[in-house]
Parts: sequence; C-alpha cells; structure tokens
Amino acid sequence: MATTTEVSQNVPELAIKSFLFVDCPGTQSEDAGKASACSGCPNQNICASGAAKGPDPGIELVKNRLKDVENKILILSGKGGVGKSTVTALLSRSIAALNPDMNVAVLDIDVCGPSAPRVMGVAGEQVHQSGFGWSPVYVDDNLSVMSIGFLLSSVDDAIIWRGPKKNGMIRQFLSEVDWGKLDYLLIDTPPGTSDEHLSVSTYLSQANLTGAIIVTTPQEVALLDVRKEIDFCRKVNIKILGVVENMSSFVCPCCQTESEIFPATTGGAKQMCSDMNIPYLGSLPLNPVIARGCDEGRNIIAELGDSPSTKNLTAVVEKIIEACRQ
Ligand SMILES: Nc1ncnc2c1ncn2[C@@H]1O[C@H](COP(=O)(O)OP(=O)(O)OP(=O)(O)O)[C@@H](O)[C@H]1O
Repeated sequence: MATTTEVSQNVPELAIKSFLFVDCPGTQSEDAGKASACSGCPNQNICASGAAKGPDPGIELVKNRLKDVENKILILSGKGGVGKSTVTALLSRSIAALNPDMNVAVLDIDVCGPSAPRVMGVAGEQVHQSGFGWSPVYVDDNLSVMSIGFLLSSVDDAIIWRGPKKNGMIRQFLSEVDWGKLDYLLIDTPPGTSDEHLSVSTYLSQANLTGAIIVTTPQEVALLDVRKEIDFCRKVNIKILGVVENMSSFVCPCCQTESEIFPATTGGAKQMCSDMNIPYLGSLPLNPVIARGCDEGRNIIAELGDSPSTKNLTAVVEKIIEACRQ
C-alpha cells in the first residue's frame, strides 16, 4: 500500500507543479526576488525589497495582494456535508446577480475536497498565469472562481498533504491570484477547524478580514460542531457575521406540505444564535432544484425564479451586506 508521502509525490504534484515557483529561493534568502526563478513571480518586487523578510512573510504578501478586495468573508461549517459549498455558490451568484456593478469571487481552499469548480459550473476549466499572477476562472462578467480543483489533471486525484504543504498552497492562493478590484471575496473552507483554518486566519490577520459566515443544518449533531466553530472564531479574533441554517425544511413541490427533514430538537440555529449572542442570518429550504442545479453546475438563481428559496436567499444576502457595512 502506498504511504502518504508516496501518494503525495504522485499525480497531483505533477499537475500542480507548473503553477508553482518550484525553484523559489524563499523569502528569507539573500537571493529573494533576485534569482532567475523569481523572474515572472508576482511577488518578485516585494521579496527583492526585503519587505517579505520577517516572522511571517506570507502575511505581508497576502495583505498587499488583497488590498483591493473590499470584503473578505470566510464560509465555515462545523460538520461536513451541511451545504457550505452550495451556500457559497448561492450567495456568490445571488450577490453578483443582484448587484451587477459589483465584482464577486469565490476562493475554494478545501485542498482535499475542492467542489467549487463543479458547483459553480466551471469544472474542467484551466487557470492561466500572467505577469500579475494566476487568473481566476470567470463564471460571469462579475463572478470569478479559484480552486485547487482547476490545477488537478483529473477530478479523481486525491490530494494527501500534511499541514505545511496545505499552508503553502493556501498562501499562494491568497497572495498570487490576480482578482483585480473585488467587492466580495467568499472563501470556501473545509469543514471543522483544521490546518486550513489556521493558515487562512493567520494570513488574513493583517488583511482586514471582514468576518465569517457559519453554515449549519438544524439538528443538534450539526449545532454541536458549530459551537466549536464559534469558539475558534473567538479565539483567533474573527468577527462572526452570522449563521445560515441550511436545509431547514422541505416544501413538497406537489402538495406544498412543509416537513422538517432534519428536526431542530434543541431549537435549531436561531435558538443557538440567541443563546450565544451571534447574529442569525436566516434559513434556506431543502430544495431539489438546488441539489440538482449544483450537481450539474447550472445557474441556480435563474432556475429558482420567484420561489421561497429565492425569497429566503435574498433576505440572507441583504443581512450579509448590511453586516459587512458595520
Ligand atoms: N438547500 C439545499 N437544498 C438541496 N440540496 C442541498 C442544499 N444544500 C446542500 N444541498 C446538497 O447537499 C449536498 C452537500 O452539499 P455541499 O457539498 O455544499 O456540502 P459541504 O458542507 O460543502 O460539504 P463538504 O463538507 O464535503 O465540503 C450536495 O449534494 C448539495 O447539492
């Protein structure tokens, strides 16, 4: 059986290699910014000036890169499978559709399970590199996406990386993507509080992170983990913009009967938010149109039309925009 190291040196590495500056001398080196490998790197000037030398040079690089991004929002969930990527897709599409003059982007930092390319309908697209950094993939004129999923040679490739390597990839994502001017950057994270969360919160610590949105389902088993997520945010000083309760109820498209698929035995997210003094942003119903549309990467906002899902989603978006202004 292959060991972790053997696997990590196989397929994904080959696919990703061409996008990484593999001969980078490192920010602490005398040759930083001056070596031949630095030619074409978007961070060359910062490294050459010595500004990147310090306890954590990535923080400065990220701050510099994201200075034209007005709102940077982490999307978190305690449990896996509660719909974090789906909600990220719905929110980004909805903000972009409701505000055509705004630029919105999704950064998927779920290194081991990147789903943004599929959910946003851009699976199989290529990321290109220019003198300014990696160009994200455009879903619409004002909506772009970046994900490690674009760098894999096959969607079935498994990435088995230890913390430092994930950290390096996240740093590159945050410091080397050429987003241009953005109003909202939604950062889709893996579930829980792991290496990726520590990396992203460290690198964004000087970059004026707006806050975090936590996605959950109503049942206690999911809420238990949300409380840990809230604790994490408080410990690392991340403002919690609020909680979105996903798949709260199911309205039968035939008879319009409303059922609770995941019963809120302890009062659901609303009660938990009130108990923990956290803003409650609203709920989204379990809707087969959403499930199918995301699976097939279609523009769900157009398909949802004038439905209760749209009404709820618009209300959540309005609260998020308001929370970002405060
Ligand atoms: N409101 C919804 N209505 C219908 N289906 C939904 C809804 N939200 C999520 N789903 C479905 O639930 C499944 C899990 O969603 P998703 O992949 O977004 O979860 P996740 O929390 O990002 O998962 P992971 O933790 O693995 O990253 C998907 O099949 C998705 O289509």
